[in-house]
Amino acid sequence: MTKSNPFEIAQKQLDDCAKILNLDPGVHEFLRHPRREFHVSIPVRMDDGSIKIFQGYRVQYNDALGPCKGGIRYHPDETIDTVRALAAWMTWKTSLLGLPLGGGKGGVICNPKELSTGEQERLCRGYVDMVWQNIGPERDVPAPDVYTTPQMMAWMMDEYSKLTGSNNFGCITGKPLCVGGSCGRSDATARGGMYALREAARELGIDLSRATIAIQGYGNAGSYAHSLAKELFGSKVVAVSDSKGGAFNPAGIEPAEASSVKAETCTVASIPDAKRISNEELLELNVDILIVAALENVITKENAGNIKAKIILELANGPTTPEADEILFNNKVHVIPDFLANAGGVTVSYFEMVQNIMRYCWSFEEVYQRLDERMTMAYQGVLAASRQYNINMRQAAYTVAVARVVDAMKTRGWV
Ligand SMILES: NC(=O)C1=CN([C@@H]2O[C@H](COP(=O)(O)OP(=O)(O)OC[C@H]3O[C@@H](n4cnc5c(N)ncnc54)[C@H](OP(=O)(O)O)[C@@H]3O)[C@@H](O)[C@H]2O)C=CC1
Ligand SMILES: O=C(O)CCC(=O)C(=O)O
Repeated sequence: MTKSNPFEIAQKQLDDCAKILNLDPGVHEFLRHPRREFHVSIPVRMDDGSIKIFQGYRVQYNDALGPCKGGIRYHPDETIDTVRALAAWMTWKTSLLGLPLGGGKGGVICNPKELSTGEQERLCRGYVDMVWQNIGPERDVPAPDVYTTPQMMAWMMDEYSKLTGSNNFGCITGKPLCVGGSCGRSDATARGGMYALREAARELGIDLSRATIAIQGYGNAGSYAHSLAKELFGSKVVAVSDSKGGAFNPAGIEPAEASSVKAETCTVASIPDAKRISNEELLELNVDILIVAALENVITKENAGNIKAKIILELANGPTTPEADEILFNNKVHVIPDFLANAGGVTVSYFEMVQNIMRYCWSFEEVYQRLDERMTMAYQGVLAASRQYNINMRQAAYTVAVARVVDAMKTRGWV
């Protein structure tokens, strides 16, 4: 089976939306492509003295609503088309949440698990050396994504600050708290997802305190989703997974146990007293809620019909193909689509930018409250659009987000 191209999927989703909104063909064509992209070669001195060249990208998809915003992914399978898709989804995400920001994304083809700390630092600084003239608080503000960390954001911010000769904390978000990070950014993606899940469960009449959950992916998004589902709702997480496989225990898996096993063995698949399962099996478990928090293209036409969950919370970007979306909609599975479900991360990143620029330091409570307001408003807006047009939640999210970007482009006189 050939893997679907994420950018073709993003374009197909936009094409469907263009029909619903009856978009002008020229405007539609403009939105099908990034406005700008940078391809860079980054030389890094390795610990053995050799020089290795890494290929990196930054895509600035659309900045009609404000400076571009979006993470940087480090992954061995990174491609320019994945970065383009992620940048397009960032554009719809910031718009949907009502943030005064556009959409961008970056990526470097590498496996950070195979790099020493020193090599990681030199790669982060090298990436910024290549793109610094094209990023910054007024242009494009990167953040963490898959396999990039707050420490990496700190090195990037420091490199940018050195190059610009100023302490430029607002040039990057997702930083550690001691160098201009925001309270609540580390668990923001999962927390925002929990607020959306709460709204969906209320609407469908599902009692989250009695619900069972399976979570694919156990990094930033997935591991915090585990602990927050327990803390906020008392839900029972029965299965978790990462790149090495999964673990299933119908009696429930405790977040502390999963985290400590992962820290010790580098995988949650080895949780004692749990049955080892594959990532594919996890998706089809008989649970109330499925949280996908790893990579793209995991719910496809091959497995969508076997999904038993009533709600799918897409913390990952692009986990569901368009064919699978149709099957899920027909089977009445309620999908909370990626650029709504996982928008908590960029929302708190926006709060971080605001705090950096204004020299504010908000408390956890202030951040949580503002995040809850934005997520609830966005969720209810998407739900209303899905009812108005009788379309699925992803199509509804597209109509709201794209209409705002088009409005800004027209008002600015671009189209
Ligand atoms: N971090 C953020 O703020 C945001 C993240 N997202 C999206 O959430 C998703 C996860 O990102 P994040 O948690 O930050 O990334 P992390 O790097 O923290 O974690 C990624 C997780 O996915 C797992 N994984 C990787 N490949 C596979 C695979 N083939 N099958 C199953 N699991 C796999 C990894 O496994 P292992 O631990 O074994 O490496 C890891 O547990 C991505 O789609 C990202 O774009 C969206 C919005 C914001
Ligand atoms: O925090 C951010 O700016 C962006 C996070 C991100 O990359 C995403 O939402 O996919």
